[in-house]
Amino acid sequence: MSKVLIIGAGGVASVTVKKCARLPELFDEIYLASRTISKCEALQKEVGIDRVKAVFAVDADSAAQVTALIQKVQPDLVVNLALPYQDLPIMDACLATKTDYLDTANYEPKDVAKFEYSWQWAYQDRFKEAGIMALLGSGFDPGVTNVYTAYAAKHYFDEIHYLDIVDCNGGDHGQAFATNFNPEINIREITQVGKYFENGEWKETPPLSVREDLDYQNIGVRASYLMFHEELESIVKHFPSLKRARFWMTFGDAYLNHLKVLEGIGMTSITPIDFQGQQIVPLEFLKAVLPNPGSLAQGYTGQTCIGTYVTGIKDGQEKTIFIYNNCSHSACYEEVGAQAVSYTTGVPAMIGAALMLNKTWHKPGVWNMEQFDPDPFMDMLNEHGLAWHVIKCESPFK
Ligand SMILES: NC(=O)c1ccc[n+]([C@@H]2O[C@H](COP(=O)([O-])OP(=O)(O)OC[C@H]3O[C@@H](n4cnc5c(N)ncnc54)[C@H](O)[C@@H]3O)[C@@H](O)[C@H]2O)c1
Ligand SMILES: N[C@@H](CCCCN[C@@H](CCC(=O)O)C(=O)O)C(=O)O
Repeated sequence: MSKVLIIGAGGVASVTVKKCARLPELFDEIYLASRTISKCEALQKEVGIDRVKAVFAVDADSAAQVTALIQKVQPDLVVNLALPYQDLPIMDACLATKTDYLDTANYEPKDVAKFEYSWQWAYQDRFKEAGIMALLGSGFDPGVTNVYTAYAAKHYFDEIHYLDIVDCNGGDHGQAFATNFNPEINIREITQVGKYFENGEWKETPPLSVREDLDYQNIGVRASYLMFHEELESIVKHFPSLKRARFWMTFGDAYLNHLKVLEGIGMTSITPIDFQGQQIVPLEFLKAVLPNPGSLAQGYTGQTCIGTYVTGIKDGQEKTIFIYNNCSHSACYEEVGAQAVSYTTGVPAMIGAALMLNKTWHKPGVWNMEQFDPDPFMDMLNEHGLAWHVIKCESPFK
């Protein structure tokens, strides 16, 4: 018997709730909370009130509000699918109530576009002492890409040396410009300075200035740009044999042109400005005028390909493998009414929660995904809609 409290009711949460609701033996009571209660009510109605027991309004920026809610619901696990800004208050509330915690994105302060694990890793001793667990980054990237890396290291190599994570959305939603998950978080992420790890140090590149044209399975060749992505930080820590680790994401010319104009005119800035006597943050305003990512799902064609190239040594020989998933936007829409970016994040959140609740992945402390045995997670990916493939190949990078 287990109870889960899911915080957030956006695109990702909608997928996670629907997937959890199909596994009553693991998630027999689901509770939903978000800032806007009407979104929780709509999701509860869609899923069925027998599965989502109750909904609540909560401001998860307030640890006190989340603590009071956890005390009321008494869940075994809190799944944080709100925004990265809420990670620390929710972790504080989990500590205060001795409740397990899971999220899909690492903490970033609202007023500085910077994400790193230091803030959440700082909870390690307190979580251990309280006998509770936090699982960080149980989405696709971070999340599945960390598990792919651990799986490659466990089953294919004696030592891993080079890692390239690639994220391609080869879909078409028909809009001039839209992001596939929370626009504010997404745009903060992709406009940052690029960063990769090489020979023991982090190297920086101007934003989206390094490009490779990569051939993606069942999609074709797409321009891919080097970016910093949060899983690089934990993976290089937990696999010290890595000589280099990089992350690449595809962007079309139309997307980049829109982004350039928006940046050029200051619309992606997070510095508040005075607008008719009111302080507004341009990026928050931009979010308000862009399409809601959830609304892109209907009619979305094409698919994603996200995967991990790993090069290393096995029995004295160097080799490269690619582990990847293809996810079709229309298949996700048919199954759960979502697009593939929400789906590829929402399913791994459900899987991480399931493995914590059935104690397959459970130990007190604060952990990243690659620190657990990857096999049960990889099995569940195949069972729950994110089938993966492994191919032996040449490294596609120059
Ligand atoms: N790891 C991955 O692969 C990956 C990929 C995409 C998104 N994500 C993460 O998933 C999370 C959810 O993304 P999404 O696209 O569903 O976003 P969304 O904007 O659609 O949904 C966020 C939800 O959080 C709620 N929320 C915001 N502030 C809140 C507060 N103070 N208190 C309570 N609720 C609050 C919103 O009302 C909304 O329901 C984000 O953290 C995002 O960074 C991870
Ligand atoms: N899994 C990704 C999701 C974002 C996909 C971003 N790619 C852009 C490309 C858009 C385009 O080129 O038209 C997208 O919004 O899909 C993550 O972790 O951040």
